[in-house]
Amino acid sequence: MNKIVSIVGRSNVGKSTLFNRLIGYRKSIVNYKSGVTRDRNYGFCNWNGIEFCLIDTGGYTNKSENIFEKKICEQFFFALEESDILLFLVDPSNDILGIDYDISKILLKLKKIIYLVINKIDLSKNRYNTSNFLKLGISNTYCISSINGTGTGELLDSIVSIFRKYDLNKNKKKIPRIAIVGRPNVGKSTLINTLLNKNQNIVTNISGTTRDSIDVFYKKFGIECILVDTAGIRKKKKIKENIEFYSVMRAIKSIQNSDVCLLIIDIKSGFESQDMNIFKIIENNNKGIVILINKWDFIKKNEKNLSINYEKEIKKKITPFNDVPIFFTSSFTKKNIIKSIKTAVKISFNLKLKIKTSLLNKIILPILYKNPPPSINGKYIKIKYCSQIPTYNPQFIFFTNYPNFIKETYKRFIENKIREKFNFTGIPIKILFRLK
Ligand SMILES: Nc1nc2c(ncn2[C@@H]2O[C@H](COP(=O)(O)OP(=O)(O)OP(=O)(O)O)[C@@H](O)[C@H]2O)c(=O)[nH]1
Ligand SMILES: Nc1nc2c(ncn2[C@@H]2O[C@H](COP(=O)(O)OP(=O)(O)OP(=O)(O)O)[C@@H](O)[C@H]2O)c(=O)[nH]1
Repeated sequence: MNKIVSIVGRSNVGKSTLFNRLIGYRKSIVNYKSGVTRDRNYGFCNWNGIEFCLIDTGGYTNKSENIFEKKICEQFFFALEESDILLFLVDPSNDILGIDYDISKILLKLKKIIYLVINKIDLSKNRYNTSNFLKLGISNTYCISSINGTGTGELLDSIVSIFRKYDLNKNKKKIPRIAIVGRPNVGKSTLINTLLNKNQNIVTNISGTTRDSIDVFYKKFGIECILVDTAGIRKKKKIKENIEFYSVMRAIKSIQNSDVCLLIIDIKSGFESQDMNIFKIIENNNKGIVILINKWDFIKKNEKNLSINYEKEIKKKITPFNDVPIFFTSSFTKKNIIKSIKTAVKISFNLKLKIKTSLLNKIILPILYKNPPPSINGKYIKIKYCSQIPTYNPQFIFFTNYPNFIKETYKRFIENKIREKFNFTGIPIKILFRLK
C-alpha cells in the first residue's frame, strides 16, 4: 500500500472542487465549463496525522480522438493503477449517464478499494436522488458536498482508518527499507546494479528506461536492508508525454514504501526545483533522507574542491531541514556507495529513537529557560515541560501557557537544539505546542 487516493469521475461532477477541499488550498483551476482540469493534479492531504497523496484524475472521456484527450486518458489509467483507494465521484443533479457505467466497470475490474462518493448534496433536489446510484454496483457510499464540506470529514476518517491499520502492521517489520529516488536518468538503476553487482535492471541513457519493479533484500558488508525501487514506467511511448509526472509518481510510491530515501542528484544538472519537490515529498512523509550527488567521476581532478561549495549550496536550498547527510558518489568508481547505504540504515534506526521524558526535560528545558520566547503584548510565555510522543517519526510536544503565540523562528530554535543534543540527522522532526 502506498497511500495514494485518486478522485475519478466524468467531467463536471466536482473533482477539482473536492480535490481543493481535501488538499486545503485552491491548487487546481475550477471552472463551470467541463473539461477544465487540464492535467494531473496531485497534492498531499493530512488528516488526523496520516498523510496521503491525492490525485485529481481529470475529466475521463471515452472519446479519445485528439492527442490532448488521449494523454489525459493514459494518465488516468496510470493513476488508477498506482492508487490504493479510488473515490468515484458522481453528481445526482443528472441521471446516471453511460460514461458513469463505463467508469464503474473500469474501476470494479481493478480490485481496489472503491468509494462511491455522491457529490453536491447541498442542493436539496439531489438529496432524494442518491439511491439511484447504487445501480453502479458499488456499495461503499458517501454523500458529500465538496462546496460546503458536508460529509467530507467522515470520508476522510474512513480513508485514514484504512491507512492507519496498514501502518500498524508495517511497523512490526524490522528490516529497514531504503528507497532510491530521483529525477529520470540520475543513475538510480545503475546504483542498484552496482550494489547488487549484477545487471538485473536494464540501464540505458534514455530517460525513463523501461524495467520491472524491484524490492530486493540486501545483505553485504554488515548491512541488512531492503532496497525499494518502484518502476512506475511500463511503456516507453507513454513516457514521452509527461516524464516528470511519471517519475514523481514513481518517487511517491517508493518514498511511501520506505523508511529512508537516498535522493539521487545528477552532478551535471545540480539540485533543481524538481529535486526540491522530491525532497519535500520525503520530508512531508516523515521519512529519513540521505542526499547523493552522483556521477562524481565526471569531475576532473583539479575541480575536486568543488564539493564544499556544492554541499553549502544544497544545504542553503533545503533550509530549514538541512541536517541531512550529503555524499558525493559514483556508481562507476563505487565512491561512497557503501557509506551512503550504511548511513541510510543508521538513520532508519534513529527514526525509532525515543528519548525518555526525564532526559529530554533535563537537557532541553534549561536551554529554553535561558532563551525564552519573546513576550507578546506584555504576555510572558513559559515553556513548562516537554515530551516525545510515540509516533512513527520523532515528534515532540512542548506544554506552554500560550501555544498560539510561539513563532516559527522559536520553533526552529527548539528543533536545532534537539538536533544538537540528540542524533536525529537526516530525520524530519516535528515540534508541537499544547496549552498547559
Ligand atoms: N452545488 C454544488 N456544486 C458543486 C459542488 N462541487 C462542485 N460543484 C460545482 O460543479 C462544477 C464543476 O466542478 P469541478 O470541480 O470543476 O468539476 P470537475 O469534475 O473537476 O470537472 P472537469 O474539470 O470537467 O473534470 C463547478 O461549477 C463547481 O462549483 C458541490 O458540492 N455542490
Ligand atoms: N558517469 C557516470 N554515469 C552514470 C553513473 N550512474 C549512472 N550513470 C549513467 O547515467 C545514465 C542513466 O542511468 P540510470 O541508472 O538508467 O538512471 P535512472 O535514474 O535509473 O533513470 P530512469 O530509469 O530514467 O529513472 C546511464 O547512461 C548510466 O550509465 C555514474 O556514477 N557516473
